[in-house]
Amino acid sequence: MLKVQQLAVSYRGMRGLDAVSFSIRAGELVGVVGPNGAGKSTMLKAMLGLIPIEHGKVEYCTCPLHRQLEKVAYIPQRSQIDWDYPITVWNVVLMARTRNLGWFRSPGRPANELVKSALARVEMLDLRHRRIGELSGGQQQRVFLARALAQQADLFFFDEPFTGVDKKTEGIMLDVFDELRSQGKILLLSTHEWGKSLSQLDRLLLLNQRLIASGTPQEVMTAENLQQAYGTYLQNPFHQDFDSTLAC
Ligand SMILES: Nc1ncnc2c1ncn2[C@@H]1O[C@H](COP(=O)(O)OP(=O)(O)OP(=O)(O)O)[C@@H](O)[C@H]1O
Repeated sequence: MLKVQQLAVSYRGMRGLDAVSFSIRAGELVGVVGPNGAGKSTMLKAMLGLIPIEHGKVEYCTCPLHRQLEKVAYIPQRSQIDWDYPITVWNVVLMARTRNLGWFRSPGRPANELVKSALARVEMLDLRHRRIGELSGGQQQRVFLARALAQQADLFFFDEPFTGVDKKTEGIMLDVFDELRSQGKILLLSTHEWGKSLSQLDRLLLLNQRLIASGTPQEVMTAENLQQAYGTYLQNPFHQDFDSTLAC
């Protein structure tokens, strides 16, 4: 069980996140939605100890999460990754295993096999010698998904995984999420996506600095909640889209 209690973050005295509490059980896929600047990335980073927490705690299996980061696979937002870095697809994924290698040791067969099967799972094995910057947005996202798989983590945090990806990549990601869920992993993702992926979540957190609502997507995406999070002018279009998505 992942437990977040009263999490609060401030940037130079300005509140970025206010007393957010929720928990996620093994095998749950949970999404975080909210307007631009709502604090979705801030929340993921604060949970991982990447930015200072002003108040609150984050525990996995009753121990602080930041002391067991080897159990977490984190894929940051695309804008935070240096796509010009001269590294091949294979080596990006291999980095997931270097933690276990130590200094001056080459990856052995088990590490290579893990990298190979992770790349095959996301249909990127054929492009393993390409530089990461030579790929499309969807292919790049699949490489980072492969890296997360090769890490064999217990918890997976994805910041905007569906942004800038093609339909094939979205389908592969949703299938992989399902597999991880059935393996009892914990999955937390932030998203701007209001399509198919939203209806596949077990639970949704609606955030705008504070947690406005939490529950099944149907429970959370009410006119009242959306009004609180986004303001009146966005309420109806989003709600209609979501209703038609659920009807599919
Ligand atoms: N390093 C920082 N220094 C100062 N303020 C920051 C910093 N990072 C984020 N903020 C501010 O904190 C608030 C929350 O930002 P955050 O990026 O977490 O929101 P978000 O919900 O992920 O937004 P988006 O959907 O646009 O990615 C915003 O007002 C943002 O300007």
